[in-house]
Amino acid sequence: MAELSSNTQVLTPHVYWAQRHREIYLRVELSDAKNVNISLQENNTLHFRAQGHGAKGDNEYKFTLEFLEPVRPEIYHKSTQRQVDVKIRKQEERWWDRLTLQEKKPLFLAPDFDRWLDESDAEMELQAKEEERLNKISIESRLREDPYVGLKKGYLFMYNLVQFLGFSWIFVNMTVRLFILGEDSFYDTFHTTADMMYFCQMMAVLEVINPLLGLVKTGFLPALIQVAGRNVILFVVFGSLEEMQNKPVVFFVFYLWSIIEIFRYPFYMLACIGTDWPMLTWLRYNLWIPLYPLGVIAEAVAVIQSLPIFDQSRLFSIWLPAVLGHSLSFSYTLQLYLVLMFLGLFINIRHLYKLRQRRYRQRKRKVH
Ligand SMILES: CCCCCCCCCCCCC[C@@H](O)CC(=O)SCCNC(=O)CCNC(=O)[C@H](O)C(C)(C)COP(=O)(O)OP(=O)(O)OC[C@H]1O[C@@H](n2cnc3c(N)ncnc32)[C@H](O)[C@@H]1OP(=O)(O)O
Repeated sequence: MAELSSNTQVLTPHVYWAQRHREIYLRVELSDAKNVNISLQENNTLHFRAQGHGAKGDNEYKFTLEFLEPVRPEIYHKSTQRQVDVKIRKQEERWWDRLTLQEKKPLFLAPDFDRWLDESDAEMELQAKEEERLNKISIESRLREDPYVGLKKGYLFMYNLVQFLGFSWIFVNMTVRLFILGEDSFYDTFHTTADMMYFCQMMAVLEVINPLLGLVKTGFLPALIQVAGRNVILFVVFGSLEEMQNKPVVFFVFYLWSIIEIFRYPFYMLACIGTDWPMLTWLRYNLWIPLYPLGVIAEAVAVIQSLPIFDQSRLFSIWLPAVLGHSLSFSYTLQLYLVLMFLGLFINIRHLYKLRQRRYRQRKRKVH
C-alpha cells in the first residue's frame, strides 16, 4: 500500500489492530523487519519506520498513527519472521470507540480479528485474569503460610474416605439384610455391624482432635458433643449390656447414623479437592433436619430401655458408704445424660442451622 507524502512515494505496511481495556495491540505486516524504529511524539502520535518485506517487496516502510486518547510513553515491540508486534499501554484504563483521533480510518489500518474482542468480551477476559491473579496470590500466600497444606489435605481426604467406606459398608449391609430378612434383621444388627461401627466411631475421635490442631474449621464443642454422644450410646449402652444388643432400637440408631455419614464424608472429600456437587451439598446441609431429631429420639429410647438393666445388673454402680445406702446405680448418671442429650441436641441443631445459613448465603453471594 502506498500513500503520497511530500512528492515522494512512501510505502506503508498493512497494520492490524485490537484493543483491551489497558492496552493496544498493533500487528505490522512486515517480515524479517530490521532497523525497527518506533517512537511516540508529544502530540500522542506513534511513528513507525522499519526495513523489511512487505506488500511491495523489500523496502523501507513507515506509518504514523495519532491515537484517540493519551497512551503511555513506553512501547514494546517484537519483530518475528512474519510480522512486527507492537504493544502500547493506554494512559487510562478505558475502552476506546476507535483507534485514531481522525474519524476516518486510515486505509492501511484494519481490525486484527485474531485478537479482536468486543468490549464485554474484553471485560470478561479482564475479570478472568483478575480472578486468576487473586487465586494465584491466595494459593501462594497459603503455601507461604502453611507449607504442609498438601499433607493436611491428603490426611483429611484419606480419613474421610475410610469413614465413608466404613459407614457405606454398615448402611449397605443393613439395607440388604432388611430386604432379605425384613423385621427379623432388626434383632441382630449389633452382631453383624458392631465391629465396623466400633472402628468408625473410634476413628471419629479424630474429628474432635482435628479442629484443635487447626486442620478443619469445625467448632470443637459441636464435634465433641457429636462424637462423645454417639460413643456413650455405642460403647456404654449397647457395648456393655448384652441385653441391649438384640433390641430393634440398635437398628434405628445405626441406620440413622450411617445415612447422614454416607453423604457427609463424600462432601468433605470433595471439599478437600476444592470441588462440590450441588446435590451432595444439598443433602449434607438438609438431611440433618429430619435425621438429627430422629437420631436423638432413637438414642433416648435406647438409654431409657437400658435404665432397668443397669439397675438390675448394678454394672458401673458407684459403691457408697453403708450410711448412704448400698450403691448408686449407673442409671442415675444416664438419667442426667438424658437431660444433657437434649441440651446437646439443641446446641448442635443450632450449629447445623447456622452452617446451613452460612453456606446458602455464600452461594447467593456467588450467584449475584
Ligand atoms: C462435654 C461432654 C459432652 C457429652 C455429650 C452429651 C450430649 C450428647 C448429645 C448427643 C446428641 C448426638 C446425636 C447424634 O448422635 C444423632 C445423630 O447423629 S442422628 C444422624 C444425623 N446426624 C447429623 O446430621 C450430624 C452429622 N454430624 C455433623 O454434621 C458434624 O459432626 C457436626 C460437628 C455436628 C457439624 O459439622 P461441622 O461443624 O464440621 O460442619 P461442616 O460440615 O460445615 O464443616 C465446617 C468446615 O470444616 C470442614 N470440615 C469439617 N470436617 C472436615 C473433614 N473431616 N474433612 C475436611 N473438611 C472438613 C468443612 O468442609 C467446612 O469447611 P467450609 O466452611 O470451608 O465449607
